Amino acid sequence: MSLLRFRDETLGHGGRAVLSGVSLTLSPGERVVLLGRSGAGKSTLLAAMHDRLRAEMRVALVPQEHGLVPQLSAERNALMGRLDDHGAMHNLRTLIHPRAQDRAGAAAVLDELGLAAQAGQRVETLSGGQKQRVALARAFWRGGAVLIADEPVSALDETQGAQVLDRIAERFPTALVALHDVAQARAFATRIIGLARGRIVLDAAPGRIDNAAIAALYGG
Ligand SMILES: Nc1ncnc2c1ncn2[C@@H]1O[C@H](COP(=O)(O)OP(=O)(O)OP(=O)(O)O)[C@@H](O)[C@H]1O
Repeated sequence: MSLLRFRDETLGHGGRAVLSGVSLTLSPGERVVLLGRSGAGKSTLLAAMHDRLRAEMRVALVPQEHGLVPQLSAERNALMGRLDDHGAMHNLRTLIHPRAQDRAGAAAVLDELGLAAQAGQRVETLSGGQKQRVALARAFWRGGAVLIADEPVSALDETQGAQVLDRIAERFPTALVALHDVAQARAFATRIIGLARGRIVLDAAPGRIDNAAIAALYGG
């Protein structure tokens, strides 16, 4: 069974192609890392996969720019991960006066991400790495069959980043993640997809890709 299939597709924005000839099949249990230079099309491919998958299953998303509400606390932002499970009245109540069990759940994911002390703090007062972890907490609280995350550890130090990637692997059966750290990509991925020149130029298990092939994604 596959989760998703692209067959020779062209992906882009407003009629402008960014990636052409995209063919790939995603299976449950894969941890796919997208690598490529800035502008290679990683976000474009993640967005296309998100559009396709969300119609079929529960997907948690960590966008590159986080999409947080700066005036609200870390806790309220985390709680937003489940807003589309309910109607408008329930959501209003959740954001004004969350239920104890929701607060406890959000507190647990914030704690898991090292943000217990920041739960009540407005997101606009947090550091870049803390904001990034709030976006992850929102995705963790949401849960789902698949996580799609665009550079989810770019603002974290190496140790913290590796810990967060471990947590992602524990929490989500399948993950699609753009990263720029090749060592992190190798450690996390079951499959690496490399983008260059508007195409998928690499698609294999990390053990089958040598460093020169990865370096070539970033050269020239
Ligand atoms: N919303 C958009 N509308 C129009 N063009 C876009 C949009 N988003 C991205 N692009 C263009 O698509 C191309 C690929 O961008 P994309 O964000 O997918 O690359 P990326 O590999 O994720 O880059 P980065 O590592 O810098 O985030 C770029 O030329 C970019 O200008």
